Amino acid sequence: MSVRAPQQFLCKASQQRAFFARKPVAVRATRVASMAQLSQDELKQQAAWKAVDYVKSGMVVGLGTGSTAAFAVDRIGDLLASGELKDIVGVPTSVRTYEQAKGRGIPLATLDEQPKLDVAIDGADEVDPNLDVVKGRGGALLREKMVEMASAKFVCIVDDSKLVEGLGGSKLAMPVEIVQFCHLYTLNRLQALPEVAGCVAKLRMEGDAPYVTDNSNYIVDLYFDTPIADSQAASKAILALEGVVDHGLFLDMVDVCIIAGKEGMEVKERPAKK
Ligand SMILES: O=C[C@H](O)[C@H](O)[C@H](O)COP(=O)(O)O
Repeated sequence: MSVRAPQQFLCKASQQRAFFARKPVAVRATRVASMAQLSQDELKQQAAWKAVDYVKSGMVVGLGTGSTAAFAVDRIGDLLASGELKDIVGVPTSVRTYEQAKGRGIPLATLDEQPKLDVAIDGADEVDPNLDVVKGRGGALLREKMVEMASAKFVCIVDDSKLVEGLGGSKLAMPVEIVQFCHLYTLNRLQALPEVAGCVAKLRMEGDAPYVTDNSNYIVDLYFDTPIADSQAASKAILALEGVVDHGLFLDMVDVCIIAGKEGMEVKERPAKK
């Protein structure tokens, strides 16, 4: 996908500046001096609250999963309760988010009932300079991908610890959701794929038993020493394995990424698809 030249650079955070300078994607930035004092959780909250500005009364909204998205769900609940937002329908991306949103009084629907969403707000585990992201360390990747693909706009919210030069670069897990049937067979085939050469595949565990997703599947986490060389090729190769349901590479999906760091907040936008 072609990307537009940077329009404004106002934030001085060196890590963020280096990140944005490498790839030509439109950036709006605000320097908020007081953010220097904020904890990581408070930075997540700042990003989440900013994302909720994209939510207008009457919208159908995808509700993400994870510690960052949870701040957005709470905020939407608060704005509904105060009457600042009206007639919102939320589509949750996990059982956890369903429970949280229900508890906050947000009217909910499924994709069966609301197949077209106006906006989805969700966190990410890694964000690269092209706004491609890794998601699913919380195990919700399949429902997240379904809901976010159905949304006219996907707003991704992170603190700046999630920025990487290339996907897989954090050395933390890149999750793949697989069926339970012969899961070791699928795990071994994943690890042997040339497109993810060198990765180590591990079945995600919860105590002594395999972790089970909301969809009754297992997760295999892929660990990389160096970033994935070609994430599009990796995506295709992983999806081609019969036992694979989906993976945590969310490529060409994020429309807006809100990044909160101690030296400010940045809003990075992917130009609209033609
Ligand atoms: O399955 C989990 C989701 O993809 C989360 O959005 C992702 O793991 C980020 O979570 P957090 O905001 O807690 O870092």
